[in-house]
Amino acid sequence: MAGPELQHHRERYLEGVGATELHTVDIWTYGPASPSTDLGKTWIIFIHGGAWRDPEVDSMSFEPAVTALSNLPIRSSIAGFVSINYRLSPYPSHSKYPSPPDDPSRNVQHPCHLEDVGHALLYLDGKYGIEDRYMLVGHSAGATMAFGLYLSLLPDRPLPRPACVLGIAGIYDFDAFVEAHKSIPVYQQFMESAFPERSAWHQVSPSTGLTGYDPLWERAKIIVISNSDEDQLVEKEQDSYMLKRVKSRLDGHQQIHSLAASGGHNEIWQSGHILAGLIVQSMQWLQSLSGPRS
Ligand SMILES: N[C@@H](CC(=O)c1ccccc1NC=O)C(=O)O
Repeated sequence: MAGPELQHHRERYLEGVGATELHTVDIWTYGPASPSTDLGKTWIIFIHGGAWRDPEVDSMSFEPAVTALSNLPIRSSIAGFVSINYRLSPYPSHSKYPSPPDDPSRNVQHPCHLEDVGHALLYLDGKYGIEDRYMLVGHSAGATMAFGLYLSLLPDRPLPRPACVLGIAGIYDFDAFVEAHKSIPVYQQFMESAFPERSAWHQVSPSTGLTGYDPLWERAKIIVISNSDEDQLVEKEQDSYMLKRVKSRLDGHQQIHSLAASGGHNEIWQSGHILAGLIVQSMQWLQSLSGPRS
């Protein structure tokens, strides 16, 4: 595909006391980006998975999809790509990189992951003006976060509203998730590592909780919930829970889509083209809503 080369760099979205090496965003653009040069284009913003704790799944898990998208015609509608790092929960049993107890970037619990993503969105809005023109994409635990963010999460100012939210292989009902996999203790372990207060699971699960909040997805014009029949790690019932919730809250200005993905749980992002395909389809829904530009 002809056109300017994609450029990649990393920025810190938090500085000073409390900032860690995981308070970063990876950004891919075609030349310098600014709110004035990319008007009318959409930012694609990715939240990675990894069960809130896996050090080997990070912002760069979006790179294969970014490469795939940059070779497709849709690239002319995209302002840039962002992938957000956030602090992780403890993982002392990891075979290669166990979390040291004194590492501030690997010893947090809910709501720190979500707050980090919120800070990243505020930072990006301040620098690039993403409000109402970004697609928030999350995979697995990242999809949980995409559907768990709400406008007043941070005291600073409201989080920017997305144009579209795309959740892939998300965990939306924590109790049902752990129950469905109760023969595999690791599910309970990683859920409790990130959300130690089990009595609060109902309240913090995106499909059952957050009542009285103003979730970001309720402000999106297009809401897409996606899973793959070949996913061996997250059961597809999770999608039905979230779909049911979304349908119960829709107003006339929103569209909800259930989108089939292919491939295994991690193959979706590892392959690049599967995740890219889901983003292209979601972009098409978004574009058909706004109609042809004059
Ligand atoms: N690689 C992760 C596991 C993981 O990511 C995962 C496992 C089962 C169901 C969902 C998962 N990830 C969701 O973000 C770990 O080692 O804990």
